[in-house]
Amino acid sequence: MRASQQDFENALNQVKLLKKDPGNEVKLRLYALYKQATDGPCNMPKPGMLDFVNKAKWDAWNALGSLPKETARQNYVDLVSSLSSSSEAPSQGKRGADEKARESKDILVTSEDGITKITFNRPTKKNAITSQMYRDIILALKNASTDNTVMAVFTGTGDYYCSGNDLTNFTSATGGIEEAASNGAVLLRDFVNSFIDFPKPLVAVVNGPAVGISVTLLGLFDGVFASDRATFHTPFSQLGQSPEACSSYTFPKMMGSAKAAEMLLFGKKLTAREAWAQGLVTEVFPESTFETEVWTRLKTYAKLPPNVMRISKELIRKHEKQKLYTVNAEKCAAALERMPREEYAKALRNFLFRKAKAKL
Ligand SMILES: CCCCCCCCCCC/C=C/C(=O)SCCNC(=O)CCNC(=O)[C@H](O)C(C)(C)COP(=O)(O)OP(=O)(O)OC[C@H]1O[C@@H](n2cnc3c(N)ncnc32)[C@H](O)[C@@H]1OP(=O)(O)O
Repeated sequence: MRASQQDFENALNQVKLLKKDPGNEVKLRLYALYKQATDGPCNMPKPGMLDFVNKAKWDAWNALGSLPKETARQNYVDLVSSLSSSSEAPSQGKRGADEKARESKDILVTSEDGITKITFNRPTKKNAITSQMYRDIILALKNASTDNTVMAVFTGTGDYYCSGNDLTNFTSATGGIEEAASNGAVLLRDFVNSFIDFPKPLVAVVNGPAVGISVTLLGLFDGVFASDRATFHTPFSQLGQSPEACSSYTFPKMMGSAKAAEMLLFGKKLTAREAWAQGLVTEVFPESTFETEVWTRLKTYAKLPPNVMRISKELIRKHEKQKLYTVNAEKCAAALERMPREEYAKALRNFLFRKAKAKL
């Protein structure tokens, strides 16, 4: 859904009513999106190095490249809406309280040494991601992008990193399957966009097997550290689904089309070392020293200058951001079309009733 001119004007008014200062980083983003939405791509001469304020504004605007005006308008409206809802949350005062109120126990968010750690914490279900967990992660990333976090790190509790989408998300949704698919497509789009947009280093500490969306998302991470016990499995064809999280773009780019097809079309499960050989994993560690070695490394990285890392990440990503948004939007539209299909329903039934069948 595109934001109308009226939505945009409402958002411009809403910004003036924010109760809480959103901080310089967000203000710069608002400025850049506003300029892009009204004037189009940055057309101003670059300010001098010592003109710090105008240089920061110019950099933020220029980083949006050729983002279309309508997308900038939509992003501006979305950003203002997220700021308004967080500043109107019931527990005013400390943001920590606000966060806690909206988090479930299945996603743990902790912060230490400049690292925001986001943990899939549903070990009895192999950390499968429920609808609420998708929403919690969007919120955690939004908070970490504007607070004093230097880097964000994902990991899992228990023997799994994550078993992907909770396959009961759709069966437990209220309303019809078409409505659930439509809600799911919007949630999926926003979820993946929050990874595309995350402005700071994003690292996965893959402590065990990873399945489905928890694997495809890795193409949007800046570092993937895996235990040698981890495996990487994307059984989309088996599930009657198509690959999400921009993996149809990031995987062939990373590993070449033949190897990407092996994973995304044929559902080949990779070991950690195979995933490393394909460029999906940064480094593999022995299980026995995994936690100690990885966290020591990450704490060292978190001491590097945060602004430099943020700017470097922006330089790496800015030319393909628009492409990623487009691929994500296309995938979500495809997901919407596929979910109500019989192939998907059959795969779901097979999973849900597999234990009952096994007893027969
Ligand atoms: C209306 C709003 C909808 C919002 C949705 C928005 C976004 C949706 C689209 C996102 C697209 C994502 C795609 C994917 O991620 S595809 C991949 C999905 N995952 C799987 O196919 C894995 C399924 N699980 C398994 O194959 C096995 O469980 C596994 C190999 C992971 C482990 O096997 P093992 O034998 O060791 O253990 P169990 O099978 O006994 O599992 C223990 C319990 O955990 C439950 N479980 C595990 N994984 C899932 C899962 N993905 N969804 C739901 N439940 C899961 C399993 O049922 C067991 O529970 P019980 O003990 O209660 O039986």
